[in-house]
Amino acid sequence: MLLKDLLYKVSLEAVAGSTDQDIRSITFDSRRVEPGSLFIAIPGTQVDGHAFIPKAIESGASAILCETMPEVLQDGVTYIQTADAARAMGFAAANFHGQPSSKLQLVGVTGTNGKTTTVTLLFRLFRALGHRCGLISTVQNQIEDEVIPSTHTTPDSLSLNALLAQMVNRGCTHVFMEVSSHAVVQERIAGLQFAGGIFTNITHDHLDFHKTFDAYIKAKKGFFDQLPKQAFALVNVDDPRGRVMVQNTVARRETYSLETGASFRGRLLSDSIFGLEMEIDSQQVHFQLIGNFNAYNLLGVYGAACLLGEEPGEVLTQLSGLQPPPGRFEQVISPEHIVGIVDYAHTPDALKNVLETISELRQGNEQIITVVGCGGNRDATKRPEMAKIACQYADRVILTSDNPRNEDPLAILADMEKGIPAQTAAVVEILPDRHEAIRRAVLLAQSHDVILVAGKGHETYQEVKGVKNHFDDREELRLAFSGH
Ligand SMILES: CC(=O)N[C@H]1[C@@H](OP(=O)(O)OP(=O)(O)OC[C@H]2O[C@@H](n3ccc(=O)[nH]c3=O)[C@H](O)[C@@H]2O)O[C@H](CO)[C@@H](O)[C@@H]1O[C@H](C)C(=O)N[C@@H](C)C(=O)N[C@H](CCC(=O)O)C(=O)O
Ligand SMILES: Nc1ncnc2c1ncn2[C@@H]1O[C@H](COP(=O)(O)OP(=O)(O)OP(=O)(O)O)[C@@H](O)[C@H]1O
Ligand SMILES: N[C@H](CCC[C@H](N)C(=O)O)C(=O)O
Ligand SMILES: [Mg+2]
Repeated sequence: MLLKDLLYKVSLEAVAGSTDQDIRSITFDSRRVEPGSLFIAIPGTQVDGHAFIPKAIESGASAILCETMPEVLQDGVTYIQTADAARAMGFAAANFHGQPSSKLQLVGVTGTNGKTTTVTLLFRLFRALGHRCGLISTVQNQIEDEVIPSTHTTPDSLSLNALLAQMVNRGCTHVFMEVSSHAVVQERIAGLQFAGGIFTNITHDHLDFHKTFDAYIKAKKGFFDQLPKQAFALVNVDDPRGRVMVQNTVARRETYSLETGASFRGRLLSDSIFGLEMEIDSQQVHFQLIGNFNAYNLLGVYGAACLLGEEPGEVLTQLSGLQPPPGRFEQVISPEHIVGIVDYAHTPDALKNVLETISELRQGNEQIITVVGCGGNRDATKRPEMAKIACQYADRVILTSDNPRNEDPLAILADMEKGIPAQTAAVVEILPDRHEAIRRAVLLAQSHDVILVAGKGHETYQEVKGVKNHFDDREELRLAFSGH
């Protein structure tokens, strides 16, 4: 593609050299430059991409898009200056791949919890309704039946547009994607044309990255601020920040609620280990998902499907048959009827919700045993909170490791320990090895007790110092239950 066509809608500050040359590939990583590449220099969280401009040219880059022009410009290379290289990359990526988002009904979902559940339900629902669909999520990306492993909740704009283009080529009409707060701030979604956006909720997470809760709210709101006029902005107004999210959007505002008047109003009638009973638009429906927080996810999905033009009755019929995504309240039952639950609760709010659900489902005096850890190189302020919540709801708590990354597992556990209430009735143990922690929980459990293994859900690895070692909570429970 000609460089000048690639720069359509990119706001330019200065250009040195010809924009009539053919660009064969685009990259923001100097290690991936090929002859004829456009290299985009992005100031990152670890290093500044501008430092790699010489390396990119050495590897054959014929054009450079950057925020600061190098002092010495090389002959034969075109330099383009822009105020925000990450944002410029979003538009260039969309141009390079033929604006795939404009050929799709693209729906983005943001919020602290419930994004994966919501997009996965939407993907499965729209397939059941007869549409060809794409999915972009934390657990996996998917084009119809083909599963493509995912590395991020929201991919970078180049990978994202390449994936969307593949979806268009495969005849997809609808794509459901998660929009993380990191993605908004890092402009991974710049240049995309959304048909709609959904806000689930906002609670404590990612303060390592956003620094303050206000900045985190602003990041999520940024998604709705950039929706186009013809899109819908569907928000959960039972969340105190629901209305703030859509304060400045030009998109059509729509709401959903379990408590108050809204465009989509639902009522939770009952929840049990067999699922949820809800009333939606005066219809009583049974759903397979467990946990009252899922009533919100289901209502958001219902609202979005109606806004996309689907017939409400048919939506409810199909939705009622759907299962949750992997690692979300996933049950592994032992031959002695010990109930293992693997859940991706890795935020204080999610942990509280899951433990509340388990407590409410308790029928007699079964024990609740919780195995939980917190990720390394991630928000440290949630660590004591999560330990505190575990102690409030469980009879026994085993604090352990969850992706220590480059931190000392014992230091993470020491942060968690600070949250153990002085007067807690819970018996707390600390076992840094997650394998040992799960075995210990199984050893302590008796028939009908519940073991919640929280934080990793679908993950199949434990990340230590840059290495991902195979680890799967569900597999660990199964092995421990079978005495191996
Ligand atoms: C903290 C964070 O979000 N980092 C993301 C960011 O990288 P960065 O800014 O740290 O990059 P950097 O290492 O400083 O490098 C700066 C620039 O120099 C370039 N470079 C670097 C070295 C070199 O030799 N040559 C070169 O050109 C890099 O390619 C980059 O363009 O931009 C990269 C490209 O998009 C991302 O892969 C990377 O995600 C890292 C791996 C990550 O762990 N991110 C997590 C926190 C994340 O994004 N999570 C969210 C939300 C999770 C959720 O709640 O669901 C997600 O959407 O997944
Ligand atoms: N609507 C909800 N409100 C509160 N908690 C929820 C909700 N939906 C799911 N959860 C809890 O949060 C956990 C994560 O859910 P899910 O994977 O759908 O969220 P996510 O927003 O995609 O998370 P991530 O930011 O890590 O991608 C679930 O395992 C469950 O414990
Ligand atoms: N998307 C989240 C997932 C956290 C999952 C948990 N297992 C951890 O590693 O902290 C993050 O990257 O912060
Ligand atoms: Mg997710």
